[in-house]
Amino acid sequence: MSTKLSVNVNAIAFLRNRRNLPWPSVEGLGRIALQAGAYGLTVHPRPDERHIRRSDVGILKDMIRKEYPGREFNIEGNPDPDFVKLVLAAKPDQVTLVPDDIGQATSDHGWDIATHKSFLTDVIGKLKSQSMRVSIFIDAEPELAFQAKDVGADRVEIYTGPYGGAFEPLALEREFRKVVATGKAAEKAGVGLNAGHDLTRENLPRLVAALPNLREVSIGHAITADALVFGMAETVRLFRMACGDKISEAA
Ligand SMILES: CC(=O)[C@@H](O)[C@H](O)COP(=O)(O)O
Ligand SMILES: NCC(=O)COP(=O)(O)O
Repeated sequence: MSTKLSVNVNAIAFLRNRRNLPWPSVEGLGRIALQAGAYGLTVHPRPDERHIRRSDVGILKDMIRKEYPGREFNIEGNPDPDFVKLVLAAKPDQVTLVPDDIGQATSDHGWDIATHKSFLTDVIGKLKSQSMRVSIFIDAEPELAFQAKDVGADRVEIYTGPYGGAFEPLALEREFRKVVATGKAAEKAGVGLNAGHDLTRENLPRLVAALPNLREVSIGHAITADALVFGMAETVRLFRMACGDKISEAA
């Protein structure tokens, strides 16, 4: 079973928002990604709407449900009251809770689960009771996988930024080992495993090979960059291959 690819369309929304015009179309490029066999789409709406707008969420959800039933919609974000309201209305397949501050440039750390234990337990319970799968964003630290299980998370998403941003061989090896140890801990803890942030066609295959339990990766920045070179459809196919997908069956 290959690792599933969820295409994060934040960066496309970011380009669109440079002008008060509707292109590049987040819905249109999301559709091309799904046509090319992406398993799902991810959005990470931020309170300032600098890329994904609240209005994008419903449009993408409707497009996936009508045109690609069975594919997955994943919404990521910090579960403040506005975010919780948004996801309760949108009912995505998966919600990924990320502990970002308001105005944070991009996600750069996972949850301190021990400190936020009762908050996380409550919000995870609320979202699960509405039939959404809940994943929580964690740093590459094995103990956190067990803590995630304790607060009721269905999955963890390992924050792979330090792995994706390590270019010096020793640092790369150290970060790779941390991600792999945490992924193995997730299996022991009985939580599903996702990963994301700064994953590329170069750094992904090694991770997929080391972690047979890696269910899903969400990737946006590198896919958008590669799409400028190869086009969205071809890029999705290249990333599916990096996920271990043999691309034998129809999209
Ligand atoms: C949780 C995570 O790693 C991604 O959602 C990433 O934070 C994308 O957010 P931006 O597109 O705002 O950088
Ligand atoms: N959860 C990670 C994500 O959705 C995309 O991160 P990136 O590929 O834009 O770094």
